[in-house]
Amino acid sequence: MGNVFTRIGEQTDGYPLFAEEWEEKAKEILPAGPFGFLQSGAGDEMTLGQNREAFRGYDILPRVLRDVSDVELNVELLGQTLSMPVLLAPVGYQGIFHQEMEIGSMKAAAEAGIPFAASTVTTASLEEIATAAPKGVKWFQLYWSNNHALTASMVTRAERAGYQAIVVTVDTGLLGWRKRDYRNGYSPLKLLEGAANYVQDPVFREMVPDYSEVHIREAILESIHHPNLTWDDLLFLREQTSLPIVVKGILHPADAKQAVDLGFDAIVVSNHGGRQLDGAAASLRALPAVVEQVDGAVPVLMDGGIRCGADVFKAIAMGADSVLIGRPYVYGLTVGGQAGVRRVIEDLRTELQLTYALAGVTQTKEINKAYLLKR
Ligand SMILES: Cc1cc2nc3c(=O)[nH]c(=O)nc-3n(C[C@H](O)[C@H](O)[C@H](O)COP(=O)(O)O)c2cc1C
Ligand SMILES: CCCCCCC(=O)C(=O)O
Repeated sequence: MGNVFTRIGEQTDGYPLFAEEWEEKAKEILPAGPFGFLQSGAGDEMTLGQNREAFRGYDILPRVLRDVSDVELNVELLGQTLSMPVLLAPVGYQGIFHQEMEIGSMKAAAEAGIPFAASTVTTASLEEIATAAPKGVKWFQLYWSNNHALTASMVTRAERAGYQAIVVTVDTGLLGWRKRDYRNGYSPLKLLEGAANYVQDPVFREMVPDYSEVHIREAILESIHHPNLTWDDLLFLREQTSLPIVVKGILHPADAKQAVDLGFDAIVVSNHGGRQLDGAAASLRALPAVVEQVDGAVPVLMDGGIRCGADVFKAIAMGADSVLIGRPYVYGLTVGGQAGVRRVIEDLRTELQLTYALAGVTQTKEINKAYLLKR
């Protein structure tokens, strides 16, 4: 707890402190197109709003007079030790937010001892990201390709580059109806900012022999849209790798059951940050039924709307083993590159440490539903 106490009386150095301030600062920096892409949700943004609202539906019910002088945030997840139960979620196209791209985020995560999940549609290639922080814990998020050979090739590359898990995202068969991107006439999917993993892939090269920008873009779009994907296809993925496979984008307990029954290794309860199906349940609200269904068979993670230490605590109390943050760290990247991401992570850590202590717990495994009061 030392570092927490030493900050008393310190003055902020000009970096934002509140999640909203990071967002405002990012808005000042970015053109309307990239900012809208980052901040917005699908449709009328009901799910985006509900992801935050759900946290307001619960209060923490703290316990007192327990010795909390030694708070331990470490958790074990899929064979790795995390310095706290927080991961950086896969967010594509980071080059549109800052020139350090995913490299800045990866390095900040590695310094902090938490995993970075690299998207399929990164600006830096998966190999460049891995080389930037060889000791960091890294997961590779896979966007399914309609071409099985391309999917297999990306997984093999990730394995070779030292990634420790594959995250397959299953809520993006088609892109959500992103009204703000439409209004701005902007989408990075139409640019080459997310093309690195494709253009460096030997299978993709065969698919686009002339290598013109137009054909690269078309091939990526065609490859990434996969409305015909089913659980049977995912079994193909299971055969491709011995790495743990994390299924991201589950809300329904029946799908969670399917993932467990088919031998997948972890689940992320997620609605893609409210960017896909508008009207879908808030992740926090969907979480308990999934946790009940899974019943400890595999770790259950969640993301969507986590903005502060209390949010992390509430998600864990509802049964999450760890949480992921998306937009908050990308606002940090936009404002200050690696240093900005580092600040977002470390402020969250400070807050989380205090939240544990003031709620009367010293370890993540002590947190349960009894620490929450429904409003
Ligand atoms: C700009 C942006 C790009 C994203 N790109 C991806 C992606 O490439 N792959 C993926 O699985 N999820 C992607 N996501 C979803 C995040 O992984 C995560 O589920 C979501 O951001 C969590 O919600 P939060 O932003 O409220 O923390 C993206 C989210 C944002 C905001
Ligand atoms: C068909 C899905 C493409 C998604 C691209 C990036 C992403 O996940 C997001 O914008 O959200």
